[in-house]
Amino acid sequence: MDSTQKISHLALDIGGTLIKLVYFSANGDYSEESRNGCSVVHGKLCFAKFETRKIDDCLEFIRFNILHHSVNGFLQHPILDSKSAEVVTQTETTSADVEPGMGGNDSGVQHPNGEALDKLYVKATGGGAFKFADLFKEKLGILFDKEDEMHSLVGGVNFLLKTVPREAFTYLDGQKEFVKIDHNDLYPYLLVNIGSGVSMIKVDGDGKYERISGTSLGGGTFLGLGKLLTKCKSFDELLELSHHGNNRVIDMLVGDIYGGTDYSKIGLSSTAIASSFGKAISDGKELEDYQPEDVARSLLRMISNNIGQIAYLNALRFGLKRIFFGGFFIRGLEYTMDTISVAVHFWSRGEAKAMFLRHEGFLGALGAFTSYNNQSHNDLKPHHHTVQRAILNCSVEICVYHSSFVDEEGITKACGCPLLPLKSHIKGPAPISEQDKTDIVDEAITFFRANVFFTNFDIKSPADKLLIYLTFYINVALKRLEGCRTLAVGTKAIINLGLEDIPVPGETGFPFPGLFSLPQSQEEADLFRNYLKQVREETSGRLLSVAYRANGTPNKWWLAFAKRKFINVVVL
Ligand SMILES: Nc1ncnc2c1ncn2[C@@H]1O[C@H](COP(=O)(O)OP(=O)(O)OP(=O)(O)O)[C@@H](O)[C@H]1O
Ligand SMILES: CC(C)(CO)[C@@H](O)C(=O)NCCC(=O)O
Repeated sequence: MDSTQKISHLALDIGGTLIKLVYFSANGDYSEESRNGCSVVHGKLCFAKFETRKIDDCLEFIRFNILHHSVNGFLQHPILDSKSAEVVTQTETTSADVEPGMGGNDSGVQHPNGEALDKLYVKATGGGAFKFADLFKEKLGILFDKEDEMHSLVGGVNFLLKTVPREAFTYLDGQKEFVKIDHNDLYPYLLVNIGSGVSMIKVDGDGKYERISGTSLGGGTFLGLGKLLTKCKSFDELLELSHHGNNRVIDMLVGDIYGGTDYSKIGLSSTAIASSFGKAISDGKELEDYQPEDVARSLLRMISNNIGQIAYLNALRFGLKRIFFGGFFIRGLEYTMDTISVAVHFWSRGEAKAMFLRHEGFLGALGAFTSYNNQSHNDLKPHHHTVQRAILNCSVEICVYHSSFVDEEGITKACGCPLLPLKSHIKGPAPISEQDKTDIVDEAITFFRANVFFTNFDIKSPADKLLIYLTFYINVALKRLEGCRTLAVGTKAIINLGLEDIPVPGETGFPFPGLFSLPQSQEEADLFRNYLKQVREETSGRLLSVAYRANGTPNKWWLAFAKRKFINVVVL
């Protein structure tokens, strides 16, 4: 994260399994632009998630990446003074605008009832807004301005459906089709939020809703049972397994019972599942005899089917034709969406439609975020179009910052790694980059304090591999700087690090086996080693300039990161 980046208006949704964060990050120098008498700040809406069991990581992330960058007093202003300003909507832009609302009472914070406050308030929803309120207060000095969980979910969905085009889509037979939402014909609909457990809410309008049902067989069941049955360690691993599995190995099909034929009289084909996991009764096998892939596949099918069916039954109860599915369980996974859609289609005989949302996992957090808008005495009015644009400008998985060096034209590679230009005077094979341009070292340093928090890094381009390597290297270098109380001592430690051998892929000590391809010749190995040496040295130099202040004393906002482990790689 850029040190000039300014963060404001954080909202949290703390659920049984995951904590979701939505926050506004203003660009660059936070310069305000005046339009129609209103000040406007350019920036983007950021989304992040953490496992609730690793709440300490979330606290650290907020401390270093949000509070440390918060606009002075900004977070203190969710509930504010009398001067209510407007957010200006731009029609053609790549950045989003949020009214900073600094126009009123800057010196103190006021509650709507007029009481002065000197605390940091942030919007929080989900069960954790209650469970962890004391922890946030104690560790970060943040107080929760609690929003009801169902209210936030509905607020989030209504906001998305009304303001973000191409938000809702159907998924059937491998076809994704965006649904055009008619704002005058949106209600009523059924919202099915698949989190750890599942909530089913009939929505009749803005703030008009009723939780009509739910089921405890949800995403938590999939992950919990999945971990027990397959020894998987994470949701991603379980999904990956399920991708390669075949549910028919364990599920008992109608055909298994009916000798291979359909039971057409009641509309069941021979391939329909008669009983999830039913084959395990008579197969005479132990759990170990089944492939974990097949177990994961059956489990995913079972949970998705069941939710689809209960959703349909509830839609039927109230005559609802549209069912929107949200929650982090879905994760845009085709198999899950297909199973749910087929279940809804099958049971409703094509009458009801299952729809999915692009921002499925952040409904509650977005609802809480947009509720800053609902305060009668607030100074933040993130106009729908503004937040809409902010959303369009980032992906849900913004958690990890990727390299912008996606264009590989004319770039030499070694071991599959692009040898990107560097603003460097250090000797080596890197082409020289223009001094006023960002290079990969800038990116690695800028993104380090955000990227180091994530345990998964989806590689979007070969440059991302170099970014991963440099993130790891910064982690190593910071570890060496730990305990170096002056810049001079730190510099010595870094010089010593530079004297160490630099392994290349295939050699002992290379940190990410499989990240880069093995060198095909000694020349390629030498080229890559020399490039790594150059880029590491360059990174070291620039790291020293951020890890120590101008007076040579350590910058705790950097050195505190020495303790972290990037992508679970132990740093020595
Ligand atoms: N990276 C992940 N780690 C853990 N679970 C994940 C992950 N990605 C998706 N999931 C799935 O999403 C579910 C959690 O979804 P979500 O965050 O919407 O619910 P929650 O708010 O934690 O739960 P609840 O609303 O019931 O309190 C998990 O139970 C799991 O099935
Ligand atoms: C308890 C909540 C609302 C917490 O998010 C959720 O996990 C849920 O809807 N569980 C299902 C509870 C039930 O209706 O059986």
